Amino acid sequence: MDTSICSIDGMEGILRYRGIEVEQLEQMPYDAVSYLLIYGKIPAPQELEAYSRKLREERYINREILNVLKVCNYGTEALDSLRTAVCCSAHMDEEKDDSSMEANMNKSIRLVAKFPTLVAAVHRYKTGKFLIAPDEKLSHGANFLYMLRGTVPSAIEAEAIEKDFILSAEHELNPSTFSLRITASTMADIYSAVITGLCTLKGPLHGGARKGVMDMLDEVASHENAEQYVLDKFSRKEKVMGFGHRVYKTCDPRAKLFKDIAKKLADDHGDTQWYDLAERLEQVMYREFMQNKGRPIYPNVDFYSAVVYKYLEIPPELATSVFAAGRVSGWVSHYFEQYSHNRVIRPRANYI
Ligand SMILES: CC(=O)SCCNC(=O)CCNC(=O)[C@H](O)C(C)(C)COP(=O)(O)OP(=O)(O)OC[C@H]1O[C@@H](n2cnc3c(N)ncnc32)[C@H](O)[C@@H]1OP(=O)(O)O
Ligand SMILES: O=C([O-])CC(=O)C(=O)O
Repeated sequence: MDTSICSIDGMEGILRYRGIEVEQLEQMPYDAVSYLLIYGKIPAPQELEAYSRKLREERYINREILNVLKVCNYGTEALDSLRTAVCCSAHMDEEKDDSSMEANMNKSIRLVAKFPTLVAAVHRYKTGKFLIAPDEKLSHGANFLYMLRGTVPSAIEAEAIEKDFILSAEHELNPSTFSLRITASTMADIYSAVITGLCTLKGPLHGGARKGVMDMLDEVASHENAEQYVLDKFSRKEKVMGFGHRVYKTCDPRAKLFKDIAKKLADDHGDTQWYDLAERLEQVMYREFMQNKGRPIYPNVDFYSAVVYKYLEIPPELATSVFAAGRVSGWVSHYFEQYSHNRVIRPRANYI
């Protein structure tokens, strides 16, 4: 399948969105990267201002959707609640029956803008707290942390979540995006496609691994226990979450960038517990893989992002939903690419 959205060099560990390396992209605001993914070019200052304004205006959620979310939230996983809320957003969208390019573009902006608000609402309801309205003065990332935690984040925290959204935004034909493209290829609507992506992201071998890493950090608790944890996993032939990748044969470039963000947060918080533990797990995994399989294994995007979430006080059960809030820009971009050069995706099976 051809794409002009993203390219990965799995041997060299290079990731580009629209031809630009992620190391450069993470220096930009999320709004600019989201625009780049959707419209295919870096926005001019006026274009960025207009796009940012629309995103800020669209952060609010209809009261009916919040009521449904409140009711369905008890005893369900966060991602399932988010999925229900996105389904309700589809019903409530005033342009739901309009599949013109303009209406689809409006819907995609709504999806990008509202995902963080919905994720924050899921968490606030689950923890019995009152909802916090979006603050239009704050950036996409900072506003999310504000709605989630109830206080305006520090500059370092705001930068960390903004980078998280950017580094999580896009990754070519990963499982969730591929499943979204299949739905798009049947000419289904954009909400149906995004919900397909969201459902596929959930699995522990894909976006669900971020929660898996957070659970592992809690279980291992200290870098002194890391070695035994990995040895036990090896002896039971179980996978360690946040390691390995189908495409990268070297370190995932996003893992390196997330590691730097985690270090900055650890130093800022004056607490290196989670960073030290993660680094020890990385070392032991590398050594054990070399010894047992004669080849290395590296952390993937979910590993150090989970460490970043520990420092940002994002709870494990919310990790995959926060990932989705970043990924939604990539998803809608793939929807447009599929929709505009469409042929139904229908592989053949090899009958055995
Ligand atoms: C956003 C994302 O989706 S990034 C990926 C997130 N997923 C995870 O972190 C889950 C853990 N990792 C994995 O399950 C895998 O590495 C995947 C799914 C990411 C990639 O899978 P594949 O490239 O198909 O590798 P596959 O699962 O076939 O494993 C190949 C070998 O490496 C081993 N291996 C791969 N990943 C791991 C791991 N995390 N821990 C331990 N062993 C591993 C497998 O046991 C297998 O060993 P074998 O050859 O001795 O049987
Ligand atoms: O590309 C993949 O298979 C998984 C991945 O790293 C992502 O979705 O970010």
